[in-house]
Amino acid sequence: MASISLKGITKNWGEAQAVKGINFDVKSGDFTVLLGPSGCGKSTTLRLIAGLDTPSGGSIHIGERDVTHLPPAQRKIAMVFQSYALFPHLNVRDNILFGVRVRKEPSKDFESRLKRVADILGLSHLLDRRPGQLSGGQQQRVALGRAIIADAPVCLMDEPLSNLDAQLRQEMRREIRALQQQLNMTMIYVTHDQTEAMSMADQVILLRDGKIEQNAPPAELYAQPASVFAARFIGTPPMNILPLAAGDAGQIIEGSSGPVILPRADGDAWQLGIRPEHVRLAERGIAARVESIEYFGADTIIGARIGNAPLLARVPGQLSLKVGDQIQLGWDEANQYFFDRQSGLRRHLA
Ligand SMILES: Nc1ncnc2c1ncn2[C@@H]1O[C@H](COP(=O)(O)OP(=O)(O)OP(=O)(O)O)[C@@H](O)[C@H]1O
Repeated sequence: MASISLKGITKNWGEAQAVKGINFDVKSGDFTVLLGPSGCGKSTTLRLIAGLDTPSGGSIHIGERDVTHLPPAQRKIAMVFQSYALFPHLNVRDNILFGVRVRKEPSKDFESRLKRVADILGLSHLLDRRPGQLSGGQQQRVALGRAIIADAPVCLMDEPLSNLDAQLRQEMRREIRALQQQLNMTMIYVTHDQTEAMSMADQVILLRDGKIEQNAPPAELYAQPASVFAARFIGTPPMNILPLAAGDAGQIIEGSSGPVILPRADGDAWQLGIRPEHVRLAERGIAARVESIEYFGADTIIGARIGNAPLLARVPGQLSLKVGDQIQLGWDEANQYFFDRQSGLRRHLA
């Protein structure tokens, strides 16, 4: 198995800089997700690690080896793309074996390796079919099979599930995570889907405009977001960000462990963040007007407005509320976050 280390990596495309000097380490056997919005540099970073593109600056190590200038074939990496990149004219068996054959690996144990991989992925009965005769999920498994038969210590995946429907995506998430753990692969996985990142990763690297916004395990990213950007990228619906006017200071709202007093705002320099799942209906809280109600079975999302500020609350069960109702909202002090209005960075207020 192998660790991965990126130091000061940049990538320029002409005038534009897609990756702006990023540093991170991936521990051997860990599942790391590169997460971020479209165009933030996720795929470019992955392609640099794979050797499909060359960095403009910085270095990449896999294990002890400096691979910055090595061609892809010498990096001992398996890669799975969004498109699966299967050959339509080859059957499943030949698609899976393609890479090991091209690399001219000794052929004596091909059959036993193929059998093992097909068993793991539930493809044994499909080996003679062509990709066109398979479902999306089965094609995805063939692409995975091709990656894991290589026995490469590092596996890179770029949005491998985006062509699948929601239910299959959930199933495949669990399968990929289980496989990665079973085979103890070092995995770097690109996605823009925060639920994928949260449910699969040991480490999430959140990218924004070619830079790392935050690098943390999922639970820390959720509980300790470094900025408004990180806070709103994780969680469904995203964290509410409320502007606080100086006059809000000292306002008392109800928390389960006693009243919450909003701290003094220095001018309008900061904002209050509160996650929808932490907002409750209260007896004595902040007055709000109901603007929308969405019922999801297990919970209901109330769209409300406090003064001019919109706020979403996710509360359990079904409610007998209607649009236009006046309600009171509260939350616990421990669940409040404060952010600098200018920089968007988290501030810890005494
Ligand atoms: N071959 C290229 N030539 C020029 N610019 C490129 C090239 N590849 C990527 N870029 C630019 O680099 C930036 C980062 O692109 P990248 O594909 O890494 O983003 P991403 O985060 O993977 O986005 P997405 O989720 O949409 O795939 C974008 O502005 C993109 O337009």
